[in-house]
Amino acid sequence: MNHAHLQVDGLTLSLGGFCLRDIHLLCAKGEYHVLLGPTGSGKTSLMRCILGFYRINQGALYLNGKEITHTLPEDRHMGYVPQHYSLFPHLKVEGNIRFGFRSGKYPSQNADRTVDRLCDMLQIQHLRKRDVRHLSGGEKQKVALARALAIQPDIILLDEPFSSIDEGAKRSLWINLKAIINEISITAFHITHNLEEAYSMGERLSVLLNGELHQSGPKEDIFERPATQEVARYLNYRNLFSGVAHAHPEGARIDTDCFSVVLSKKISPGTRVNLCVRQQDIKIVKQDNAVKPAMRHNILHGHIVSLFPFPEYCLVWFRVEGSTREYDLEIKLPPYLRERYKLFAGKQTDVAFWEPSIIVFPD
Ligand SMILES: Nc1ncnc2c1ncn2[C@@H]1O[C@H](COP(=O)(O)OP(=O)(O)OP(=O)(O)O)[C@@H](O)[C@H]1O
Repeated sequence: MNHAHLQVDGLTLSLGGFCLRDIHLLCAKGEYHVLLGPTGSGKTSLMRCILGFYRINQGALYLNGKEITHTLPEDRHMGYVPQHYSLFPHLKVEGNIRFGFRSGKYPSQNADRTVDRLCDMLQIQHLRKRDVRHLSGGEKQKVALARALAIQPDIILLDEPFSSIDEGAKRSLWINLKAIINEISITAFHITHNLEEAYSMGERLSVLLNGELHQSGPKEDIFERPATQEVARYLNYRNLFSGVAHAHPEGARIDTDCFSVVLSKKISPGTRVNLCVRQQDIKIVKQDNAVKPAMRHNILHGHIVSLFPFPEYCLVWFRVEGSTREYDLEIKLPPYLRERYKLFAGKQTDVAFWEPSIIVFPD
């Protein structure tokens, strides 16, 4: 048996014209897992399958090693915070939090103590008698969280929990929610389309694009080594190219339509290759400075087309010599380098990158 708390095994679901295809996903006990994907990629549909609201066409679901594919939603013992919270307007805050005990399916002998503890932890004691319709977005989120946690679920599922919160207030609420979930030591499965939110909150991430799960793993791996071109594009990677491999004594040379790069790994000549060069890893070569040996094969001549100085970084558009495009590479530099290297639009310069900054995708 594996150590997954939640396991999605080959899940397929057809919904009219949309389909979730052969989804495999593991979520370990106590882990904060974020499912990331753009609008319409199928995140809510997948969550609804896990909750048991949709009957899946193929595959299986396991919780704690026990199959739950055909278990009724109310018997899955999952806490759920829906998008926009769906609080019951006819009930006060207290009634909302206690709602789960009404079914009689969950032990209510300790209900008072549990509700009290959650209200303390979430700092909502003062709201208990309030009308839910008059709460702020952050307060509603806490009440929805208390309602989901009151039944002491095995896992909590959060559907875009910050979609109703002002942009400015989100960051501190990310920290608060993460701290609460950590304190309770519960497994969390959270869906969002917000990259910063995913990176701040998730320990492991899964990326869902157009009904297919492209990558699952520690968040650093996802953001630093996207597994597919589609994931790279979704994570706002630039400098994506396709090319053809050729024989090279060090490994392989890839010719794209505007430059060549050398990789140390062997790739059969003639293979089509998609690659990406990370923006922040492209170095401007300072005149008269020697290029590090690790970069000697990947030096490009050209000129700076435009510079965009932002507070945190300076963005450079670079055109490779002989290219007819507006620009070929987008480069992110620390802002101080603009002055130090005397960079300006039109300046002729070389750029260089070392191999680890080149990501090669399977075709
Ligand atoms: N019950 C349904 N019947 C038919 N199509 C559906 C149904 N539910 C969702 N869809 C379609 O499935 C696709 C995925 O929807 P879903 O809500 O799962 O995406 P999402 O990634 O959660 O998007 P968002 O971030 O906008 O909430 C959409 O094209 C949607 O219109």
